[in-house]
Amino acid sequence: MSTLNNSTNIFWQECPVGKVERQKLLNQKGCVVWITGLSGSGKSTLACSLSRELHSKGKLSYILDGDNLRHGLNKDLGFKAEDRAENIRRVGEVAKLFSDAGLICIASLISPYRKDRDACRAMLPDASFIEVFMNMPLELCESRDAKGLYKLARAGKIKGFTGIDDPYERPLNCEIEIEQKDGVCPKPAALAGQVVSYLEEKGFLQVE
Ligand SMILES: Nc1ncnc2c1ncn2[C@@H]1O[C@H](COP(=O)(O)OS(=O)(=O)O)[C@@H](OP(=O)(O)O)[C@H]1O
Ligand SMILES: Nc1ncnc2c1ncn2[C@@H]1O[C@H](COP(=O)(O)OP(=O)(O)O)[C@@H](O)[C@H]1O
Repeated sequence: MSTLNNSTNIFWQECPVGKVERQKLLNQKGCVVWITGLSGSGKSTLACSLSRELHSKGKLSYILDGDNLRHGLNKDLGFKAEDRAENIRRVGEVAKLFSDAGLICIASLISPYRKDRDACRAMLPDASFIEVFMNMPLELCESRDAKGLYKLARAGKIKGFTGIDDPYERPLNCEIEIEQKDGVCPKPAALAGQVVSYLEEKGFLQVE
């Protein structure tokens, strides 16, 4: 059997400048804020608001948005379970690189399967994978229907749409859970503030 396409006979190349030095330069600690939830739950909105808030505090972040990455890196992938798994695996690997670079990497993907999210968590150093669950009811997401995709899914024009005829597995042990309060979704800036407070509390926004 040919091994032409396998990565064999490879060696790890050490680099002269390490993560600790990069973190010192940036005065922050690399981590991954992984935002998961249904389409329309507000993942991208939170990612943007968080990135803006961090920027205003002089902290370097970068957003990996599922929809955007599917225009390039992941354009060969669809929405069947194996494709979603590969999508999450690749984004997990890229997020790990950004985190190693010292950035606060904000990944915003439906990432519907628990084992795929957990595999990404396992790639990262302890406690530097912060899972944020957008726990918004399907009815709210569907009523927003910003892209008209729920309507198409209900009409059977999109098959395997998450929450309609494809599963979403809720996190069991996420670091942050975003919920409605008194039936109202808090403003994006307030949600971003909640995540920033967590990052501050855990020491990600400074280097001792
Ligand atoms: N079948 C199906 N199911 C769910 N979503 C669909 C589907 N087809 C297209 N879309 C659009 O793709 C966006 C989700 O991409 P992701 O890479 O985040 O998905 S996944 O994590 O691999 O499940 C998702 O973006 P968001 O609405 O921002 O979540 C949709 O715009
Ligand atoms: N916190 C919020 N409060 C009110 N509306 C929101 C909030 N977050 C997102 N939205 C709205 O919901 C819709 C879907 O948000 P989006 O961030 O695109 O979700 P997702 O990335 O999960 O698909 C958009 O029209 C957005 O303006």
